[in-house]
Amino acid sequence: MKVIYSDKHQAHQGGMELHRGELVPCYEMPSRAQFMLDALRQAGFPILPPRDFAPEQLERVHSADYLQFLRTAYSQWQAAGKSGFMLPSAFPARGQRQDKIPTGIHAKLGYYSYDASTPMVAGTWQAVEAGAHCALTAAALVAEGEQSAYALCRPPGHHAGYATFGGYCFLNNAALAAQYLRDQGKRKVVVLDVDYHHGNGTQDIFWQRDDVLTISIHGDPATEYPFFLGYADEHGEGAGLGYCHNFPLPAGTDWPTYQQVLLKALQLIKDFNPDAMVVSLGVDTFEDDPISAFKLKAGHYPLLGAHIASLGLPTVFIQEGGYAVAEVGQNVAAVLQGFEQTA
Ligand SMILES: NCCCNCCCCCC(O)(O)C(F)(F)F
Ligand SMILES: [Zn+2]
Repeated sequence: MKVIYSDKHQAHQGGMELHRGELVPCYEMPSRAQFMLDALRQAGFPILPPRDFAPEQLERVHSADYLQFLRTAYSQWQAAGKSGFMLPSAFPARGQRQDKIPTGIHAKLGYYSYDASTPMVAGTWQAVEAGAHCALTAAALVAEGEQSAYALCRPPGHHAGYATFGGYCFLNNAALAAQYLRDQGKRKVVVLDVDYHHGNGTQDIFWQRDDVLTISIHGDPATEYPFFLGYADEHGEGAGLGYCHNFPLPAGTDWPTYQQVLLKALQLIKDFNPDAMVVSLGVDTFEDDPISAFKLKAGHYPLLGAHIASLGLPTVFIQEGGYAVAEVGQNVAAVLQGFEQTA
């Protein structure tokens, strides 16, 4: 399995996030990617740089005005006399208008986001664009016939919606990969999200579509980020009704419970009979993850990979979360090795 990686992710660093009411250094830090890269190299995976893609490729899952905002926000922040990391201060809430796009940077930051956990710095766009190209390259390899590929994306993407950023995410790498596979002729694609947090952005993007099935297994939004989406009664809308499944699970969930739910999700995928699969691979389900509350152990990640491989589908793995930095690399490598030994 080829690993697609760009060191341009390093331009995204130095911010702080509002976490449980406190401004703290970002958990989503550059060293995560370094640990993953080192572990994958040690495990013998070939590492390739991303191909280039036209800017229009990003418009396959994001609005043009949102992309224009992401590209220009930091220079507008500087033009307003600001420096350092950029965070929103106000968000449109119930009873306020979302049909008017404000012109000032502080209002635009809130208009296009939904939390204060996701700072932007001068190099964020460069890092995010490179991450998206890693995802698109992995999808291209699979579209061209490879059984699987992995994109070491940083920052992550599954919380980014059609026109929103949040949860450390700006461009939805998994959605870009799924849409790319569709554009290359895969008739039906499933996105399986095994990150600890609900893939609300991916769900948003494919909510009304029946050609991309979204399935997410995650911490219960009643108590866990992203809080306001990810319940079991969300099944899509319009043509998309029935093509979205959520499996919220309580804090403390261990492997036996997780595995049982995973098998249900895999059955839904078999029933959908897709031509390809995208996996939003977060390993923040790990027992020692500092911001999450599941109890998976290192030895369970090869099993996770083997279960995913049991579907026999061409598979694009997209890196999402995982914040136990010392173990994140081993856990990611374990999933990919478990997949390869079974595929
Ligand atoms: N008070 C709750 C603060 C929550 N902070 C944001 C958590 C973001 C999780 C990001 C992730 O792990 O889902 C991703 F895969 F996108 F990286
Ligand atoms: Zn997560």
